[in-house]
Amino acid sequence: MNIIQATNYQDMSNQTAELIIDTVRNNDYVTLGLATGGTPKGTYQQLVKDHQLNQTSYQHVTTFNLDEYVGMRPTDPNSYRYYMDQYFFDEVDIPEQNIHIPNGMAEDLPRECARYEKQIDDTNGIDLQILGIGKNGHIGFNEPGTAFESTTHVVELAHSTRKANARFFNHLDDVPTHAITMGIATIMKSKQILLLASGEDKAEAIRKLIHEEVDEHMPASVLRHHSNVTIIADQNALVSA
Ligand SMILES: N[C@@H]1[C@@H](O)[C@H](O)[C@@H](COP(=O)(O)O)O[C@@H]1O
Repeated sequence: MNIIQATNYQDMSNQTAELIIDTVRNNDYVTLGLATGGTPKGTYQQLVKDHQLNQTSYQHVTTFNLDEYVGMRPTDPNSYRYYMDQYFFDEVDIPEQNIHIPNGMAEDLPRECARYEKQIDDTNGIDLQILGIGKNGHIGFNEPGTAFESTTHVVELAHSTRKANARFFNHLDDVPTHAITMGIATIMKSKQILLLASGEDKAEAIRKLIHEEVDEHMPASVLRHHSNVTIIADQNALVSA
């Protein structure tokens, strides 16, 4: 695993955006795997800035998001689709038909999961996957204990994850209990992975990811079995590493 130490959140965001822009500019077709949450917001801001300043185009880019809440309409401000529109898709020239996010409103959820997984495979897989990390080591919404062989599936969110994400909602009770997420095996199929972490809150998860053994109780630890992973973390997230 490569580790890039950034000085702070802004530096982490700038360095991540530069790597994404390089990939987007230097390939005829690119499939990006995208993450939500607080961590990648600054990266999207940099991508948008670069699009406005340097006209980097996303016409040839296809995207697959990691996850979406179950039962949440895309127009709900707390949905991940809304987040992505707000921070990225509405601000660049990506064609609507190139955007993919699991449909949390699907009537048949297992079927939606299978459809999503197949769509990723049919697009020839993800070239560059962006990941955040939960305090408990979750990636996407793959909570501790998720099988490493898992593909896109429905998960029940850990109480700690709902609590952490409650900051985006009015009340903890409003945070959905379930989500659709790419599985660990789905994430591992990506050709390249960038995992971002900022702040002391993530330091323990980053320490375990780097130093402890690969174990399903620490979902992110699976990344040590991937041949092209870069951790881009700021100093605070690396204090224990
Ligand atoms: N499903 C998301 C993850 O994809 C994200 O990486 C994680 C960390 O979020 P944050 O970046 O806000 O700390 O939380 C959420 O649960």
